[in-house]
Amino acid sequence: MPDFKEFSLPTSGEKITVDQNGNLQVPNNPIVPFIEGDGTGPDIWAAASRVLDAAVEKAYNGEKKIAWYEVFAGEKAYNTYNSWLPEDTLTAIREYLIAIKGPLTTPIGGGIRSLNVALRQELDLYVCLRPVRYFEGVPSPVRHPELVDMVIFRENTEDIYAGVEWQSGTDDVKKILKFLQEEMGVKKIRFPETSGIGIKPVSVEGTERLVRSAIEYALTHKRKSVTLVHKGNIMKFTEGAFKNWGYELAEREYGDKVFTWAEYDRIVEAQGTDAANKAQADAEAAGKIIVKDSIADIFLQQILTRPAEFDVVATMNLNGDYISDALAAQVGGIGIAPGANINYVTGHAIFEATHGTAPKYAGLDKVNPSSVLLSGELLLRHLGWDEAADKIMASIEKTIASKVVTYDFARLMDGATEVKCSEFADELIKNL
Ligand SMILES: NC(=O)C1=CN([C@@H]2O[C@H](COP(=O)(O)OP(=O)(O)OC[C@H]3O[C@@H](n4cnc5c(N)ncnc54)[C@H](OP(=O)(O)O)[C@@H]3O)[C@@H](O)[C@H]2O)C=CC1
Ligand SMILES: O=C(O)CCC(=O)C(=O)O
Ligand SMILES: [Mg+2]
Repeated sequence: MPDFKEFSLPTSGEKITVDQNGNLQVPNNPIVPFIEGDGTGPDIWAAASRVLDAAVEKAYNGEKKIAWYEVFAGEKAYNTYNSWLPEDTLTAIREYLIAIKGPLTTPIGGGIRSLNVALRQELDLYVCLRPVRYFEGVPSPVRHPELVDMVIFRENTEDIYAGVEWQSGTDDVKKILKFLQEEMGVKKIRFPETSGIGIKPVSVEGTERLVRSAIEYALTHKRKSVTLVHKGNIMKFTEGAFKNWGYELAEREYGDKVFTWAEYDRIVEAQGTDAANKAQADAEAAGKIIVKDSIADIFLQQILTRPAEFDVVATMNLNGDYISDALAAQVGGIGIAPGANINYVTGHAIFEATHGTAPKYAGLDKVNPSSVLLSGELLLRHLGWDEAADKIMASIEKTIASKVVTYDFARLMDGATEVKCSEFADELIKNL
């Protein structure tokens, strides 16, 4: 039993557990904590959870059912428990393993740090998994959105996102600047008197567990390649090291299952380009995963110009943040971009949409609930409830094809019928 300070215990359902091999043991009525979220969170959660329940009911005729259990973070937590992130919320997710959340507000500049990032850090959810695929009929700014089928593995615990930073003008930043200038001989800070300073930790362990997860996923899902995206030409000991450690891990742990561009370069050096091209072609023909890399700026161009060349993508926290929203735009926008934060060792996971709280639409019953719904679909698949997940996918395809859509798609689609967030959920349930 979880030792809650303030929350009441769930009134129904059973715990999901994880066995010694890291496999989830899922009862038929698993307790799944949810955080409604700020801004548009309550609208999209109300809509998405109805569809999730209906899909499970339809797939299993009442034999399986999720026992949703509300936990709190953000404004609702602050108003009810006088805390932005009550300890009980973390206790509940630690206990029940798998949770889902709506978006939470983070003030810019001052104020509280991101609760979204805090949840990932507290539970050490080191993978941010964000699949990006196209649904036929969704309006897109590119000519061939159907060529986008990528799965982003974004490192979730390190990088400039770790929150190690000091504000301009404070005593703390002066201490850091003094240390850098006097003890480390740093002369490159252009305006030291007014600089804020941020630190970007990138470790061997952090890189390896992320890249390992990406390669495992590529092998399990029979994907063709894993691309390590970095800015290693400029930040050599963080982003460059990520690339090198990624290649080393791939060759050391998956030697017979992958072909890396590091290997390609060694063959070029020893035997020339033709031999290297042949080695890569042979590896592809043998079904090996090609582990390659791309510098982040050109990567952002190439996902637009040649998306078919990219498959699984492994990258650091900030790059992954930018890439997620850019790729989402290619397949119709952030209204249809799901995600999950996962620790594959402990089994803990929090599913959440890629987008934020979209505050201008809060309470209007307007925005697209698909991102949080598709995050729920990922959750169902994670539980092994593929039949329900498949029904959701089929229903989204059917509903979009019928051009009954929320404002974000309707404004770009000829002949669309615009419906509210809740009405879109009704339509999805009808089409299950
Ligand atoms: N994981 C999380 O909880 C995240 C939280 N945030 C936080 O959210 C807050 C707002 O961030 P902001 O930068 O405005 O980004 P948002 O993602 O919240 O919104 C930006 C724009 O994206 C579109 N959009 C967002 N959600 C949907 C949806 N469900 N359906 C259709 N369109 C959608 C809207 O576009 P349009 O205006 O064109 O209609 C909206 O104005 C900030 O506090 C930020 O820190 C941000 C990202 C992730
Ligand atoms: O936590 C936040 O406010 C933003 C996080 C974010 O943009 C993301 O994780 O994609
Ligand atoms: Mg983001």
